[in-house]
Amino acid sequence: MSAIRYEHIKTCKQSGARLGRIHTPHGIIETPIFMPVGTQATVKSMTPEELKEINSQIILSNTYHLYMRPGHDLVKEAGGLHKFMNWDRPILTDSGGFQVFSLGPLRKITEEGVEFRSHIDGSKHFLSPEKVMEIENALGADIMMAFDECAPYPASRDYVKNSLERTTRWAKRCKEAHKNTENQGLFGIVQGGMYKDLREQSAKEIMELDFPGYAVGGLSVGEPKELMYEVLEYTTPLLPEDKPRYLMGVGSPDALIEGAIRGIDMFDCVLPTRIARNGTAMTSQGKVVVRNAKYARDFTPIDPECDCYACKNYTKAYIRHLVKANEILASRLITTHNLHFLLKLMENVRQAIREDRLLDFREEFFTKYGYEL
Ligand SMILES: CCCSCc1cc(N)cc2c(=O)[nH]c(N)nc12
Ligand SMILES: [Zn+2]
Repeated sequence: MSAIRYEHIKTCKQSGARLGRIHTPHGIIETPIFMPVGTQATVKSMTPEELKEINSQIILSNTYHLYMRPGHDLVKEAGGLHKFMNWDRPILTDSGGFQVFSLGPLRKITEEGVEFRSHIDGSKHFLSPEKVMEIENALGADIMMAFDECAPYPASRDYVKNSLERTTRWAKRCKEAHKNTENQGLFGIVQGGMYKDLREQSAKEIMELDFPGYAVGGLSVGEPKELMYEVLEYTTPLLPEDKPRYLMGVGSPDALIEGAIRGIDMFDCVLPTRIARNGTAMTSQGKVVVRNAKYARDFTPIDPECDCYACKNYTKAYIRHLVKANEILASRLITTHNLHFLLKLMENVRQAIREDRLLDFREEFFTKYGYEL
């Protein structure tokens, strides 16, 4: 019996998008869903209570970072990641593949795994599929990602083909090494870069290993959005309809809507929390760079249409003051707003699917937000 079960509720008659639920040991996730990223066992500046206040149903954390600090053995000793960070809803941990490959020249890839130097103190480390499973099992997330290689963009066909075939061999080793299958579901990751036949090869090989869920990896790596949508167009339909589909690293408002239309159920991105720390907010009228001088005497909320704590209680002028004064509350208020904005957007996407009108919703949202259709 797998720890993860996908329940398909309906398909939007207008767009083909899916409405579903993912049943996990720590609760149910309504899809399509946006998942806030909490790399180091915290969604930066937010408490679990504040995350629940804005209806976060699941959060992400990162194997690479938690292995490097404080160490997976410490988190295990604390009773696992849920207990350690006081979060009793679902957690997903990424395998660290993406992070380690982002270390660039500091890493060496072999069939066995990846040798790299710590971004903290430069010490040498080695991650193999087996080691990553040991770490993710110690952390105890409801959903664990297999150890993969995310090819850079652009990358040659030969590089992408060798990389996806290694990812398949590593996925098999992950499945063999994964303990605790009753309480933790292991998702496979489809690679293949921007090559249609290689995406088909990777999807076929990864699905043959039979995972409870599948991710589309290797996107949102610098490619043009139109190319990402094109790859999604022919990759998502290859995946089983009765399993969750996760598009890794994608989180701008337009990409969430376009991804849902192409059959994606799960999204994550550091964008809302990262731009918040730089003083930028996502609003129903497009991006607002709160630190801009034009907001110095603007005594209206970040977004007049938003009912989040920040918009109900503070003005742009006050938040701009906090940003300029480098006050911690600035990050907290803009992060609250940005996460609420994306979580609310996905709630509206789910409602549009219920009403079979997601394409109409896309047109309304894009017009208002200033996106090009
Ligand atoms: C907490 C971060 C989750 S998503 C990170 C991520 C982001 C993107 N864009 C691609 C990949 C990928 O191909 N593989 C893996 N493991 N992760 C990826
Ligand atoms: Zn708000």
